[in-house]
Amino acid sequence: MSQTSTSQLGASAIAPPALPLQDHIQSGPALHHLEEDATPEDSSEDLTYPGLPPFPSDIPTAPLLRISLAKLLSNNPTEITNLWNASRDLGFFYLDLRSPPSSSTKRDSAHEPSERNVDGPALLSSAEKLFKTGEELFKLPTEEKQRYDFKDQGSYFGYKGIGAGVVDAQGTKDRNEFYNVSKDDILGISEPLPTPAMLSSENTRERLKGFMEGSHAIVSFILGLLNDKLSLPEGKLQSLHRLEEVSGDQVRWVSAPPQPQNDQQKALGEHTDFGSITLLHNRLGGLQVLPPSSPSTPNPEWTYVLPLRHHIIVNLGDALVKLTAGVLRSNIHRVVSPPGEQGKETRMSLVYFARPEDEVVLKRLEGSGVIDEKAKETGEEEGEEITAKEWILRRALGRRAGGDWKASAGTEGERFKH
Ligand SMILES: O=C(O)CCC(=O)C(=O)O
Ligand SMILES: [Fe+2]
Repeated sequence: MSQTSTSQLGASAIAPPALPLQDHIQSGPALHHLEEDATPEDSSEDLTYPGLPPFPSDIPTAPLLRISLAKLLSNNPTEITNLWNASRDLGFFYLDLRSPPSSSTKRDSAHEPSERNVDGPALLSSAEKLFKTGEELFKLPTEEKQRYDFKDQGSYFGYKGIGAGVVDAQGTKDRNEFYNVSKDDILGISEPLPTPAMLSSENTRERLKGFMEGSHAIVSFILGLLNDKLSLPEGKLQSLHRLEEVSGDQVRWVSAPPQPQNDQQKALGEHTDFGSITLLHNRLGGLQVLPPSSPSTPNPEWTYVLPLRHHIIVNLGDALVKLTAGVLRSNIHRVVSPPGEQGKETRMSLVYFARPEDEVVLKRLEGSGVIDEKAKETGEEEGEEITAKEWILRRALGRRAGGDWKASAGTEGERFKH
C-alpha cells in the first residue's frame, strides 16, 4: 500500500477544505504524523451541522486525527496505526461513523465476535433521536428534574442541576445540567432508578438500550485494537469491560444554556474522564483540550475541538492510563461557551462513558512488554489499589458542590511528573 506521511496538522487530516482551518496550534514533536493510505478523503463533503450557526472560521482548532470506523473494520493497517498513535499522543480523536464509501473498504472480517453490533450509521441515527429526547427532558420544570438528583444516596446517576457541580478548587459553580442514565439499569442488570415519566416509557428505554449496545460494541472493538497494539494477552481489555457485567457505564446528556456576553464562565471545569473510553456526540463548539506540552510548546493553550458532522469525538480516560502505566493518554479537557454566533444557542452533547467493570482493580496489567517498558522508563511505582467503582464514585462526587475537589483529582497531575 502506498503511504504518504503528511503533517498531523495538515487540513486534510483534520477537517475538509469546506471548513478552512487556520494555523493550528503548534503541537510538539512528540505527536505522531497522520499516516494516510491511498483512499483520499472526499473533498466535497460538508461536515457542518445543518440548522446551526457555523463554528467561526478564524478560531484555531485542535489537531485531532480523523479515523474511519469503516477502515478500522476492514483491518486497514494505516488506520489502525493512526488509532494507536492518537491514543498515545493526545488521547482524543475523531471517529468517522459513515459507511464505507466504496467496496475497497468492505469488511472482510465482519463475523469476528468483537465486531458484532459495530454499526456506525445506526449509532448516528440513534444519537439523532436521543438528542431530541434530551431536549424534551431538559424542558421539564426544574423541581421535577431535581427529584432525580441521587447525590445524597451516593450515586452519580440521574440529574445534576446547573451550578450543582464546581469547575475549580475555589468552588466556582458550573453552568450546565446533566442527566446520567446507567447502562445496568437499562439492560436490567440492576434495579431501575426512578426517572421522569418520559424516560421510563418502553420506547425510550428501547432507544437507550440500542444506543448503549451500539456504543459499547464500538468501545469493545477499539479496546481489541488497542489490546493487540499493547501485546496484551488476547481479549484482555475486553474481558474487563463486558456489557452484561456490573459497571459504571452510562449515557449522559449535557446541556448548557447561552451565557451572558459579559459573563462567560466555564460550563464544565477542566478534567480528565474517569473511565476507559468516552464517545462524544457534539454539534456546537465549546469543548476545549489542553494539548500535551513538549519542548516546542512550553505553554500549551486551551484549544477548541471543532465538531464534525457524521463523526464522534473519542477520548480515553484515566482507567486506561492506570491499566497501561501511562502508555495510553487521558487528556485534560473542559467546556466553555461556544464561540461566535454559536454562543447564542443552547449547547447539548450526548455522551457514552465506558468504564471497567466495578470490581476491576485499576493497576498496571501484566503480560505486556509495552506496558512493562513504559513503567520502567517512567519509574512508575504501583499506586494505591482502587477498584473502578471506588475510583469513579470518588471522582464524580468530588466534583459536586460541597465535594472534595482535591481528593477527586484524576491522572492529569501525572503528566507534570514525567
Ligand atoms: O460536552 C462536552 O463536549 C464534553 C463533556 C465532558 O467532557 C464530560 O461530560 O465529561
Ligand atoms: Fe469529559
